[in-house]
Amino acid sequence: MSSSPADAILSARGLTKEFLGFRAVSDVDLDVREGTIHALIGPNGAGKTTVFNLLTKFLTPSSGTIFFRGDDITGVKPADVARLGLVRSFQISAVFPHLTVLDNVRVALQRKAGLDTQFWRSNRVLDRLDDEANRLIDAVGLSAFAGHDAAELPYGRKRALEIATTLALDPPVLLFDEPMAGMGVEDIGRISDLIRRIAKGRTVLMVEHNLSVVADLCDRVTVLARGEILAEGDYDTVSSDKRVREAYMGSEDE
Ligand SMILES: Nc1ncnc2c1ncn2[C@@H]1O[C@H](COP(=O)(O)OP(=O)(O)OP(=O)(O)O)[C@@H](O)[C@H]1O
Repeated sequence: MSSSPADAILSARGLTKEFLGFRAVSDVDLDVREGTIHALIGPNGAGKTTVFNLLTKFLTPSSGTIFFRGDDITGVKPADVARLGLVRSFQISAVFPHLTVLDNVRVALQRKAGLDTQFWRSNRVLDRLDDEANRLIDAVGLSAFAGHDAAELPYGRKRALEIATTLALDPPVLLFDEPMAGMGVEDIGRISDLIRRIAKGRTVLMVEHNLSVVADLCDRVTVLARGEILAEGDYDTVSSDKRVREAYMGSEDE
């Protein structure tokens, strides 16, 4: 078993997941280095989402070990993993549609501060939350929408709100499952810029189908095919790898 590099913040060794005897993920060794934007790519059915769900503890591995900052977190529950600082950006359903953008971010900040369980809150504490909420809303480019209900936002702006509510937790490691899914070109550009900005001082792992986004954003790319790692390196290295090209072409033919 290979040891992790010293700057690996999230690692997996021998990660395997079987569904009723079908090996969706097979013996994956992965190191996400601190401060990088790392992509998991691969053709349909390659096992990307399964690896993502294993790393964020939404699925239990059949075998293998997951390390966060060198500690074995394989048996840790998702909520506790999030508390450690490994936070998955939730799907749009996690945003409250009938609350305003400001209130959505405020709720996320209250959760982080543990204030949602307190009956009494001083105005001073709430004011401080408002300042922080407005700062986050500004950071994701939603200042003009602060008073709008989340339900009224166009799709790309909803994803920006979702990122703001994730950032409210101030996580050192952010995980995105297909952040660009369903977006038009303009939104893709905006969300790419946003991810690049928020990745400063953090580590980002994303599953992404859009290869030009991966080429543009990611420092390191792991290519999965049939549940196994096929190639790893920077985008230019993996995209010129013959086996990677074949894997993608094979899936297009299907
Ligand atoms: N809960 C499950 N039960 C049975 N099989 C599953 C389950 N989840 C995933 N699989 C299978 O595991 C394989 C990998 O699926 P996964 O969703 O991880 O791939 P992916 O690379 O994310 O694919 P896509 O790009 O299409 O989203 C697929 O063959 C899928 O059908």
